[in-house]
Amino acid sequence: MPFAHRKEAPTFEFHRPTPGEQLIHFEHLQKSFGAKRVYDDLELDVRAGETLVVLGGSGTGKSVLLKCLIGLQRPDAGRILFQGREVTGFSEEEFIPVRRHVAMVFQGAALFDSLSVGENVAYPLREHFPEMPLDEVRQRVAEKLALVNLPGTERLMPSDLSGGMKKRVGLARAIATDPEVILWDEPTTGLDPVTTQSINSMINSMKTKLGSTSIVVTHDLVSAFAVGDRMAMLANRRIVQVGTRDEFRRSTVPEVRAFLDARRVELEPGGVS
Ligand SMILES: Nc1ncnc2c1ncn2[C@@H]1O[C@H](COP(=O)(O)OP(=O)(O)OP(=O)(O)O)[C@@H](O)[C@H]1O
Repeated sequence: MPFAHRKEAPTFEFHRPTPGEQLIHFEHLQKSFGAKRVYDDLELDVRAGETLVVLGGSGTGKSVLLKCLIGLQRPDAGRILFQGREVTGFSEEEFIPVRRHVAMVFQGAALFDSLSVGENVAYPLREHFPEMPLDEVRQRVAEKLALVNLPGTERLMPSDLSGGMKKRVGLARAIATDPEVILWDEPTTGLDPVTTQSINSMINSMKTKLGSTSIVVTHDLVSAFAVGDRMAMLANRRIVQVGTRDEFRRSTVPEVRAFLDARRVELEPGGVS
């Protein structure tokens, strides 16, 4: 597998934050795809050490928000700040070191099918730290696989794995570089309840074991309430409410109420008659 070796990677200094400090700030974000406006004027803060859940219906722009953070999508207007430093205008090259600190766990795990589990997890290490000795790469891979409860699976191929195992390998790969921020794109979509619970525990243990900050985008309310310290609701092209779980449960914001009530019916089918 070829790797692009960069002579002098641009630097992006990320200082270990104090828990609770403002880490990421989305300011007046606007984004459209052709005639489709996704954000009009989106404002959102993420605090160090928290798990922030972004809720919203299908196609409201949850994934695009994560992609804007790491430069896979570009906002049309507005700013994104990391620890006060604006990254909105960063080039593709400048975003590379940002992605060492901010890693995304993609919706479908997105493993390389032709690479073994071990090679998949090693991939970002070889990309970001081409000089890292092989022994250290192996040790880090083993450590991350153990952390996601898949010790000793280095030699397996993605085709040998269940959906839940693939998600966990995707997580091990995302955390290989010890990122401070983990972005989770629909981590529990399409998984059975037991696997969903194990992914929720995984999200919580990344916070307690690694002290990571997480942004989780989902429309799975059970998962949202299991992992979220705070929640943000994306609707009508903006964030309509940000608050704690309790503030959300008691919310009178119409878009939030409608979202929660619709899913309560889904969760308790016996209640509808
Ligand atoms: N590369 C793209 N080109 C054109 N339109 C796009 C692109 N990426 C996203 N969109 C559109 O932007 C809107 C928001 O997409 P996004 O994937 O963020 O939604 P989402 O809230 O994550 O939805 P879901 O829960 O269904 O994954 C959608 O209407 C989508 O079709």
